[in-house]
Amino acid sequence: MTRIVIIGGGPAGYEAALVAAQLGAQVTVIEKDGLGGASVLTDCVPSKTLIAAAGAMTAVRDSAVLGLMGTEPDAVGLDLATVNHRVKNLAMAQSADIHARLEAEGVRMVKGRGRLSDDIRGLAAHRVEILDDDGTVLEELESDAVLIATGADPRVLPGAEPDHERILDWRDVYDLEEMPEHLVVVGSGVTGAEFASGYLEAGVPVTLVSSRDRVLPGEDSDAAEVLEQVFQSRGGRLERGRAAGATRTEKGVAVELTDGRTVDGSHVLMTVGTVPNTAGLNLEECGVELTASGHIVVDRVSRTSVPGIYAAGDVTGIFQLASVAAMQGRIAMWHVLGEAVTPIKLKTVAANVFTHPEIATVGVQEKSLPENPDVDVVRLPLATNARAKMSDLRDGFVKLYARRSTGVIVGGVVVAPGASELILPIALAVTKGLTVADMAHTFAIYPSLSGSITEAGRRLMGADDLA
Ligand SMILES: Cc1cc2nc3c(=O)[nH]c(=O)nc-3n(C[C@H](O)[C@H](O)[C@H](O)COP(=O)(O)OP(=O)(O)OC[C@H]3O[C@@H](n4cnc5c(N)ncnc54)[C@H](O)[C@@H]3O)c2cc1C
Ligand SMILES: NC(=O)c1ccc[n+]([C@@H]2O[C@H](COP(=O)([O-])OP(=O)(O)OC[C@H]3O[C@@H](n4cnc5c(N)ncnc54)[C@H](O)[C@@H]3O)[C@@H](O)[C@H]2O)c1
Repeated sequence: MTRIVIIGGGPAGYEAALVAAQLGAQVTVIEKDGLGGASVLTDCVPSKTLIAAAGAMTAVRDSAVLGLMGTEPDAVGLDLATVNHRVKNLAMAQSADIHARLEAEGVRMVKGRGRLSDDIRGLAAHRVEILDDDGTVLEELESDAVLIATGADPRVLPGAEPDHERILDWRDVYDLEEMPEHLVVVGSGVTGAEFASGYLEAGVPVTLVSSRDRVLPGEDSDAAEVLEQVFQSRGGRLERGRAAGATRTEKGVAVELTDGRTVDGSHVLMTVGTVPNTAGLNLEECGVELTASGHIVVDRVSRTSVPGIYAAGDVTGIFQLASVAAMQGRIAMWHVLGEAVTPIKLKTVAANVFTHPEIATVGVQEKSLPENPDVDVVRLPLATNARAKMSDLRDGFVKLYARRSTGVIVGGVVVAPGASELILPIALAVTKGLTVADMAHTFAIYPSLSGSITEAGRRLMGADDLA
């Protein structure tokens, strides 16, 4: 029986464990905090639960135009204690579900910190130690393959170290007893944009400190522009600048910018990126190659530079998404256990920014257009969609990219409430190589927001050289 040891029980680790157990391997998962990992306990699941509550509040407040009464700002509010209680309960329940599922599949789960302990390089089997919180070695395991799935932690900006009361990272916010009077969010990547949008929707005055020309530098520029407009029209403040530090003041916090200005608030939320959890794993001693940023180098089937040692998820720095982490973990196990395996295909990964409105993307995007001169694009504003008009949705659009020569759909962007659900037909088209004609001939419900996606297909049919 093949022995597999997995270090880290997040999506990369637990999804890998499920595959390995189903294929008959003897599987041990070592996890120091809780099954589900940071994804379930502190990052993805809690933030989306908070955002769901804040979004519900906005939906009510925005409904006066539809004829709803009782939508005045003073009449609608969020009870933070209830929200935080719900967030934590939901995370714990999901972690317990994952634990039960792994147990049912016969996976051994051990609480502790794992680290490689090979004393000789190049052997077929590997050794892994399990340590308790004090660093005492509890057990040593021998394994035919090891998966490193230890994730990433918030990056700390020197001079703005979290005190976890007023200077916060995103894992602290669920312990707040009162809504911040004025939240300063530093960093306008996906995490910063989501929290800035979420707290603003929850009724908190928010200033977003963005060191880039626009928020969400990695995303479609039209989408980022819509987001900035909506954020500012709802009273959010954008401050262009780079934070140099954050200090406690009598009234709250002061964020110092590198140009000498300061931004005051009651709390500051630092969202300046992540660092991979590679320290203390003995990776370099065992010959596992790391990138300059400290991520583990892997190929498309999750192999590291050492045979028998695999890595998956945020620790590899490849598309830091729960869905990608899980797929990298599964692929590693299929590879180890001799199943037919398709290397990960990043071109087909769909991603979503859970702001208001949401921004969902897949495949070719505007930044890769210079390398794709054969690609046509169409952009349909949501404001022209009948269903959007009925719900008074004005902000957002659907964008579709297709090859001019073949009509094959290669990418898309949806900016809309619920974009995370609407992107699926485009993701399916990109994955399966469907054409604009396939999209155009598909019946969409009338009236529906997805009608804009089939309409975009029809618009691009005219641009198709083969039409
Ligand atoms: C605020 C926020 C919101 C996000 N929202 C989304 C989203 O909506 N959708 C999405 O797809 N992605 C989202 N992400 C990204 C997603 O959370 C990560 O991509 C995902 O968690 C990666 O999974 P992982 O298994 O690699 O790592 P993790 O989920 O971080 O799990 C790693 C686990 O390893 C454990 N560990 C670390 N070192 C050791 C050790 N030595 N021994 C034992 N255990 C160890 C840790 O305790 C942790 O439990 C979000 C990220 C953030 C920060
Ligand atoms: N919905 C989702 O799927 C989701 C949600 C959150 C995070 N994530 C993923 O997690 C990963 C981490 O995201 P993130 O947003 O935490 O990190 P990030 O690295 O993507 O963004 C951090 C931002 O902070 C800025 N920054 C750095 N130092 C600064 C300073 N001193 N002052 C002001 N700004 C500064 C950077 O320019 C950057 O734009 C990403 O890969 C992201 O895709 C995904």
